[in-house]
Amino acid sequence: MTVITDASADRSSASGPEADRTAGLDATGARTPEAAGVITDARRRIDELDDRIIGLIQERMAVSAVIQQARIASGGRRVNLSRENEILSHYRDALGKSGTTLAMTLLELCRGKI
Ligand SMILES: O=C(O)C(=O)C[C@]1(C(=O)O)C=C[C@@H](O)C=C1
Repeated sequence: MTVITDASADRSSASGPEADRTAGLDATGARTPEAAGVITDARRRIDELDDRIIGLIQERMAVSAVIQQARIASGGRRVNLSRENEILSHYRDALGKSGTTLAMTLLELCRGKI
């Protein structure tokens, strides 16, 4: 494992990419090439997961729109609060308090602000 020495870290007082390189810093914030490799690989996986999550959210929005349109066309309301409470509980049970926040954001994306 390569460890960045104090002597090289001291050069980080300069600025710019060259200073970062000589200080052993890169966009990952790692202090060793090994750690930088782990972080770069893991970030690639996160980017792929985020793309899939975004795609799933877009799919959810489309399905939600079908439900809302059917309900409104039948004379009902856009929003169904008892169903929303089920969804909020589902996310809270799975992810905790922040899960509720996430579900609220998803619902807002799907049916707009209420
Ligand atoms: O399940 C419904 O009845 C929907 O309209 C879908 C949905 C949702 O996106 O999950 C959207 C609006 C409602 O207030 C409740 C839930």
